[in-house]
Parts: sequence; C-alpha cells; structure tokens
Amino acid sequence: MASPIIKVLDTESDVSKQLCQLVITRANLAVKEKGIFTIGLSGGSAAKMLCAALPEATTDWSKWRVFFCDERHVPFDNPECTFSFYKNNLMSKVPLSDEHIFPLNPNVTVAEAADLYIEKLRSVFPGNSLPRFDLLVLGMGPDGHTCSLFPGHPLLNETSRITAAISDSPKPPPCRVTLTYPVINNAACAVFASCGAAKADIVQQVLEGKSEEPLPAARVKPTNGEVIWILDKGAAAKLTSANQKL
Ligand SMILES: O=C(O)[C@H](O)[C@@H](O)[C@H](O)[C@H](O)COP(=O)(O)O
Repeated sequence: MASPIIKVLDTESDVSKQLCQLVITRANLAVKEKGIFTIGLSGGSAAKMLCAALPEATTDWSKWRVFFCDERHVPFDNPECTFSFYKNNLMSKVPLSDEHIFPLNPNVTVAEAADLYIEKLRSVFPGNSLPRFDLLVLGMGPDGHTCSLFPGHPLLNETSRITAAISDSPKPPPCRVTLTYPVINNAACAVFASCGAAKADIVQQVLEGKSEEPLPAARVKPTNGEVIWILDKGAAAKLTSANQKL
C-alpha cells in the first residue's frame, strides 16, 4: 500500500473545502466510470464539514449510495444520531432520496443492527465479496480511533465480519455499529480530515509513529487504494517538515 498522501492547509475552512472538492471529484469520476458512487460517511467534525459545503456541489445525487462508516445505535430523534445529522443538514438541501442512503435500524438490538446492516451493504455490493467503497470519509478522535474502532479493542482484530457491534465505546454513546478493517482496507480511497492543535500529537503518532500496536487510524491502509489526510496547520504542527507540504 502506498504511503498516505498528506495535504496541509491553512485553516479548517480550507480543509472543509478541500474535503468536499475531493468527495465531488471522486463522485463524478465514479459515476462517469461505473454509473454509481459508493461512499461511507462518518460523524463528528467531518459531518459538519461535508454538510456545510456539499449542498453547493454539482453532482448527480441520484447515483450516490450513502452508507455510514459507523453509526451510533440511538433513535433517529436522538441528537447523537449521525444519519439524522446528515438528513437534516444535507439531505434536506440536495436531491438525495431516502432509498439511496442507508441508516442503521435503531429498533433492534445493536448486534441485530450490525447483522441487518450487512444486508443493506449487500443490496448495493451484491455477492459475498468484500464491499469496495469508492470513498470512505473518516475522522480521527483524540485517542486515534476511527469509525467506532478504538485503541486496544478486540474489534481491531476482526478479520471476517464486515460490520460489527460495539456496546462499550469509550466515546459516548456506548452502543454503535462500525465497518471493520476488511471493508475499510478494501476501499479505493479513504480520506481523513483533521483540524486543530489539539489533534497535533495524535496526528504525529498516527502518521509518523512506529508503535508495535498501531492506533486504529494508523491501521487504515487500503490494500489496493489510497489514504489521504487533509489537515490544517494546527493538526499538522508536530509532523516532520517532509510531511508538512502546504
Ligand atoms: O460518529 C463518530 O463518533 C465518528 O464516526 C467518529 O469516529 C469520529 O469520526 C471521530 O470521533 C472524530 O470526530 P471529530 O472529528 O469530531 O474529532
């Protein structure tokens, strides 16, 4: 797998614009080549960036198939629900129909929701092969987690399931469903967007650390794909100069 591509920009607004530009470029290329664009979205600051800029974008929304890299197992009316954040802040502004965005089922147990999510994935990625997303938009928490894959958690070692339930997430809420590394590392492209000086240490650990136990975000290494990190200067502040290309 090639080394991560690192883009360092001045401000969070620049990161947001660059993230959305990458998403749209990838979307329009996938639609042109395959007639469909498959994307996995994350919550947190990436959701805010995408919802702020995507409504202005030019793309054929009818060709998008939108999944969640992870999702909190909460009712849709819970403010923690990532799907509802996108529904209220993106879907309400663009012609992305309900049939093309795939939320979790919050009305079953979290384990059942993880199983049911596999069926939703199979409705777009048929057969038994690993789903290959065109793009996964990922965030990284201050502990180096990504999706709902947390440091030291047994799910880091999941090699057969394509989705998994977690009920002891250290980041509340505790119950979530997450994509696992078999799917994450089968993606054509995974992009992280991280901003702020508070992330500088963990960004340096993930991108330049040599730990025996790599942090979850450092384990995102698509076998036949690329990883792109879009950082503002604050988040990139502890990287070596080689990685600080503005
Ligand atoms: O729903 C979630 O909680 C996310 O998917 C989670 O993995 C998020 O991406 C990171 O916690 C980073 O969040 P921030 O970018 O807001 O720090």
